[in-house]
Amino acid sequence: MDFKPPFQQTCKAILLQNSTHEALSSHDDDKVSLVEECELPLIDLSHLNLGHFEGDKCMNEIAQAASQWGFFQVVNHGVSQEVIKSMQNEQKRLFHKPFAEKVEKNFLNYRWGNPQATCLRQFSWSEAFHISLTEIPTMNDHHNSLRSTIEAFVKTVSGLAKRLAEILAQPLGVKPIYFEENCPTRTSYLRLNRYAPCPFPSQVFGLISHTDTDFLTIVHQDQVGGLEIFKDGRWLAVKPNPEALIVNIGDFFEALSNGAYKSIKHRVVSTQEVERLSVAYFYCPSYDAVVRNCGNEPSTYRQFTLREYKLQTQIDVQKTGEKKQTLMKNGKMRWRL
Ligand SMILES: C=C1C[C@]23C[C@@]1(O)CC[C@H]2[C@@]12CC[C@H](O)[C@@](C)(C(=O)O1)[C@H]2[C@@H]3C(=O)O
Ligand SMILES: O=C(O)CCC(=O)C(=O)O
Ligand SMILES: [Fe+2]
Repeated sequence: MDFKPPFQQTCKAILLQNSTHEALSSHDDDKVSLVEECELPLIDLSHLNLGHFEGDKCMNEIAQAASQWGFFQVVNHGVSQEVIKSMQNEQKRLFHKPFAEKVEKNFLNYRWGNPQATCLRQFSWSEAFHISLTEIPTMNDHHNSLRSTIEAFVKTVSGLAKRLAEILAQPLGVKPIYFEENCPTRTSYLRLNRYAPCPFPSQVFGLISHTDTDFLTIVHQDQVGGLEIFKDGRWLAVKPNPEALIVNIGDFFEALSNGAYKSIKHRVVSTQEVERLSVAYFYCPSYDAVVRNCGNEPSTYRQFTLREYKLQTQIDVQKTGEKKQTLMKNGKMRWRL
């Protein structure tokens, strides 16, 4: 039984529907072109434990990277290579289940492509399990090894997310207890991504350009590469480092910091030859926690809750095929004032 989603048939159907529009499209995010490679700022987290001087220096580096890049990579993060390897094995096992089974059981919130895509630039040649952490304890005994791998990964990564969020919040004057109060572990998400080899990688993305709906995201990407970030008006390819975890600022930290930290657009390009695996941990508040800037300067962001934000995002994706980080530009609920 085939495990592959019908990516190719879906792309053909989309192309047949609107060939003229596609040919004329000149949007910035449409173009898959050769881009320069960059190394993300590298932060050695072991320095946090080397006493005041080294610790403060390390915290400053983290805040600097969040302001200037919105992305950085960390080593000595506490997730062992063994846990990463077993996560990759579990991902392969899960994704290689028959497609019909993945869809019908809607096991662990399975998603593929983008049902709302009306043109190729809105289509993502990838599949994912978008797992709410509330689901983990309810997983049945069939999935014992998957469950224990997820638990091991989440245990370390959730502590890391909280620690990084607290470090980033310190210079903003956010009260130290904010994340303890508003982000219990169960409100975060784990997304297991698989990017299948794509026969026409120059025409369709693995994951279309987006920003993340959370405070921050912690990603492990394998050695294949393909993640690109939009920095200073151009796309840059992130050099893979399988030893490191990638951290990026999400929309909520941008709002909380009144724009000091940047939630920047990123995307994944497809490859023709091999599959690519990644795992992303989305550090989210509970649904009704209020996200607002807490500093003294006048805020350029409106306060909102995750519930409002998700609702608006869903409406945007349904209407336009894409997440508009821009509830802000012209929507009713602009979060950037
Ligand atoms: C089609 C889409 C689903 C998505 C929003 C998007 O327009 C493009 C990226 C997707 C993504 C990836 C990161 C997060 O998992 C997510 C919640 C987000 O903010 O952007 C998802 C969106 C989703 O799955 O709804
Ligand atoms: O696969 C990656 O490297 C990034 C995935 C991503 O951006 C996401 O899941 O939000
Ligand atoms: Fe993302």
